[in-house]
Amino acid sequence: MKLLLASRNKKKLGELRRILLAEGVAGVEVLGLDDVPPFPEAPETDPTFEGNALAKARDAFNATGLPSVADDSGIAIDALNGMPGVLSARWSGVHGNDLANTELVLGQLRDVPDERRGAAFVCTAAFVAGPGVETVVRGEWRGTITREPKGENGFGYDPIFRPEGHEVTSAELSPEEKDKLSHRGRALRLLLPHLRELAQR
Ligand SMILES: O=P(O)(O)OP(=O)(O)OP(=O)(O)OC[C@H]1O[C@@H](n2cnc3c(O)ncnc32)[C@H](O)[C@@H]1O
Ligand SMILES: [Mg+2]
Repeated sequence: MKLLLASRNKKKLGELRRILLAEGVAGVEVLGLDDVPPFPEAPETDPTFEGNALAKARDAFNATGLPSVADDSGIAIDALNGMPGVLSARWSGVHGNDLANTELVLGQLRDVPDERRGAAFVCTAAFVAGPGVETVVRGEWRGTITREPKGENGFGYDPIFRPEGHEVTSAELSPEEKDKLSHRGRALRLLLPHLRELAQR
């Protein structure tokens, strides 16, 4: 059985694949968007992570007929009233410019004291395997925003996010450590029962 991971973000796609493989979703061949013929992708305009994840997974399923998982994720910063949220990928105005996005957030939070720098990474994962066969799950990972970027692993806001209970940023964790703790790991593990069922078809 094939499973399509409907994402254009190579780093995110790497994490999605790694987590599924680590969880031993055996008997499922995991494909990315580069492994299927291109199809028009709708813009991510929903105000919620859930809405965007479901739209991406439905598009992928409708275009390919393959059971599809999509991830919509981002960082919700307390002092910014939950923003960048669904706008995380393009917070600085340029889609996917991690450096500009993190620099902008650090500037916005310059005068925010340490005790008010709380934030949460959020990941919603949607699974669509047929008309009406849909599941959406959510994983969260609390932490604080640091004052300068540190670490080379991960992507996006990882260099400025210090997970709760840790003294380093999520970009300083090993990939395996991040997967165990992360919003994405948590969300995908909630999908496992559905994916295992798929593997048995
Ligand atoms: O929509 P797709 O094609 O999957 O790729 P994308 O990068 O546009 O993904 P999103 O729309 O879900 O935006 C997610 C953004 O949130 C941030 N983000 C999500 N998960 C993250 C993580 O684990 N570590 C750091 N930043 C993360 C990062 O800036 C991502 O670009
Ligand atoms: Mg996106």
